[in-house]
Amino acid sequence: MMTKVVTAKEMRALDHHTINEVGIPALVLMERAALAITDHILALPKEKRHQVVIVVGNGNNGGDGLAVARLLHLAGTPVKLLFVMPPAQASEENRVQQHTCAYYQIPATTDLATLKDATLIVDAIFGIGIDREVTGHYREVIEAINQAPAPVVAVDIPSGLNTDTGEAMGVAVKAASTVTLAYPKIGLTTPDGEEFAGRIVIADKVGIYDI
Ligand SMILES: NC(=O)C1=CN([C@@H]2O[C@H](COP(=O)(O)OP(=O)(O)OC[C@H]3O[C@@H](n4cnc5c(N)ncnc54)[C@H](O)[C@@H]3O)[C@@H](O)[C@H]2O)[C@@H](O)CC1
Ligand SMILES: [K+]
Repeated sequence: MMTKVVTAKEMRALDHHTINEVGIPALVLMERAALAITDHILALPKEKRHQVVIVVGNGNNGGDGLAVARLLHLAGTPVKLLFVMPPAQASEENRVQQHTCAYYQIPATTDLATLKDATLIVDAIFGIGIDREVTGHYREVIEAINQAPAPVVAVDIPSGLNTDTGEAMGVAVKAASTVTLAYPKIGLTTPDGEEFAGRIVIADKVGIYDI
């Protein structure tokens, strides 16, 4: 059977339906996404998990990353948060996840130098919400991730990749693997997208999609 692939617009419509019509809260979907990403990371060789650095954006992709940080921390994995921007003006779900990370005193920084200490980097900057070229500090952060020696696990789609075309929007994260949520995004199936995404893992239990 061919796996269904979706555009950003289709994925947003599915999420909207699940949250608003079916009534499954966004935080439940986020937790299911985070559980799948955490399982993927915990199945990697132990030496990759000596120091996980999770790079966190201000939207729900960042919220997924923060939830993964909590789950890894509770599983005994050393984890640090690297906030791209000071963690203000974040989405509602992102703020909830920030609170739980603060409760567990998970170390956090905005200093890019922390990427050098990582044995694994989790890219949770942008997901399907990317809608313009990557510039300024975001660009610097993505370049620093790509220069760091550690392999990268991307959440949903490598940050900077256009969800629909698979082209870099100025710059994009080069991942070793990508855990894509619910359905593969169409951009991941293009030659450019495949190159940035690395191994694609489909987290197919994130939502209950009946349409
Ligand atoms: N909606 C849902 O139900 C679910 C969403 N999930 C996650 O949520 C993600 C989508 O979250 P969001 O819609 O919050 O968006 P993102 O987290 O992808 O993006 C964050 C924000 O970045 C801003 N942005 C876009 N392009 C930019 C650029 N070039 N430079 C600077 N800022 C830029 C946008 O304004 C956007 O609000 C998915 O990819 C997935 O990871 C998961 O939690 C599962 C459930
Ligand atoms: K990402």
